[in-house]
Amino acid sequence: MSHSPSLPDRPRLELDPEMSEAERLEAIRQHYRRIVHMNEELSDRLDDVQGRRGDLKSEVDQLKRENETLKTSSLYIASVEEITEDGVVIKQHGNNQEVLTQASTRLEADLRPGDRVAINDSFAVQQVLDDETDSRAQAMEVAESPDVVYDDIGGIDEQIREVREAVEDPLENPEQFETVGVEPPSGVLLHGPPGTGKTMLAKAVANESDATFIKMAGSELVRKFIGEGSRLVRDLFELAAEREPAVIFIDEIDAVASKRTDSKTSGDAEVQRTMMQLLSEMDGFDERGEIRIMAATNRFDMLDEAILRPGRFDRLIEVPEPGPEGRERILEIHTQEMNVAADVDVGVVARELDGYSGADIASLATEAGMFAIRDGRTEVIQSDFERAREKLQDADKTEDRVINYQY
Ligand SMILES: Nc1ncnc2c1ncn2[C@@H]1O[C@H](COP(=O)(O)OP(=O)(O)OP(=O)(O)O)[C@@H](O)[C@H]1O
Repeated sequence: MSHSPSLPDRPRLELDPEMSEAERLEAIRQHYRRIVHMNEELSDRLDDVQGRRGDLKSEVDQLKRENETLKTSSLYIASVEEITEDGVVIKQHGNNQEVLTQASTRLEADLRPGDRVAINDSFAVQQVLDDETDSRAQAMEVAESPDVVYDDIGGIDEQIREVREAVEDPLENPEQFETVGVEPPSGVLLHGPPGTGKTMLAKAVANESDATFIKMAGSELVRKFIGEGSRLVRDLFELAAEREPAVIFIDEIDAVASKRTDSKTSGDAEVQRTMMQLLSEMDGFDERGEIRIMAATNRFDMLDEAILRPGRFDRLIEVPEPGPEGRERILEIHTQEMNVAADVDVGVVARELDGYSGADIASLATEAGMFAIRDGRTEVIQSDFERAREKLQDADKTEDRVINYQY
């Protein structure tokens, strides 16, 4: 905000002892006139400022009201069809109803036909939204062939075997399932603490079965606007159908599939709708051909039973924190490309890493390398790992506790 211009200097009365009586009187008169003049000037300025204050206050009130409406009411999505002298013609998504409505003067100047907007119950335009394709592109990660292979994943061989059986085999040998007369599992749910390799597992299975990997984070499905979450779910399955064979991976599925809460807020209802859409997509899944669906959560206890029924996520695979051997293997994987001194014993390092996840071990290896670089060495030595461990322990102490507690 700009500051008001500085105040004029206060006039000074300068009386010289040499002055005659008449001269003094004249000086005082002049001084009086200057003060009166200044008083008028300041009072004009005060009026101005008060006027501006009034304007700003009504703008603040207006914004507060708009903010309130945005916060309290459900919003719907529509597209701007036309901007006419009588108002804005919009078409509501979902029912394709065309409505002539108004936008606040603040928004109207920015509106263009084709824009996506949020409207309230009475169709008034509340907000201009980002381009739809942008928001979809942001919500999904698509990889034709992700670069993870099973050998990159340590300590969870049994889980790899199960995932291959449930995802890779049905993609590669569908006939085998037909001949034997069994349905492959519909969806595979990986559950376990953060950073244990769940995403890697989904990427590796997509890679090894030459399938497109399509990832969506559950949190992305929890949108502010009615219908947006369900629409993203539809898009996700449509995209998979276009790109099949494909592996859909929904990370943090608990964001849309938590146990029903008692509260009846519109936000909860919207999350429920998104979940229903997901379930209905999964129920109509057989016709979809070569698409496998996987999901991951580290809040298994929170999940709604409905998503675990047969025909939905009916294969559960727990991905636990690695044990001592797993940790050693993971450390080997992450130090493979590093210039590690011949006398470093990875087993000894791994033994000290009780409670470390795969992701923690990956950071430990990087940190150890950083210590070598800081000391101007080209080889990573045993003590670098110890220093890295101390550093990570100090930094993560509180954070770790929170994460572990959640799971
Ligand atoms: N079992 C593992 N073997 C090798 N590296 C691992 C393993 N688990 C985790 N990592 C390392 O940690 C990173 C993160 O792992 P990933 O994203 O697969 O974990 P996640 O279980 O999906 O975690 P989150 O629940 O936080 O999404 C990987 O990129 C990898 O570097």
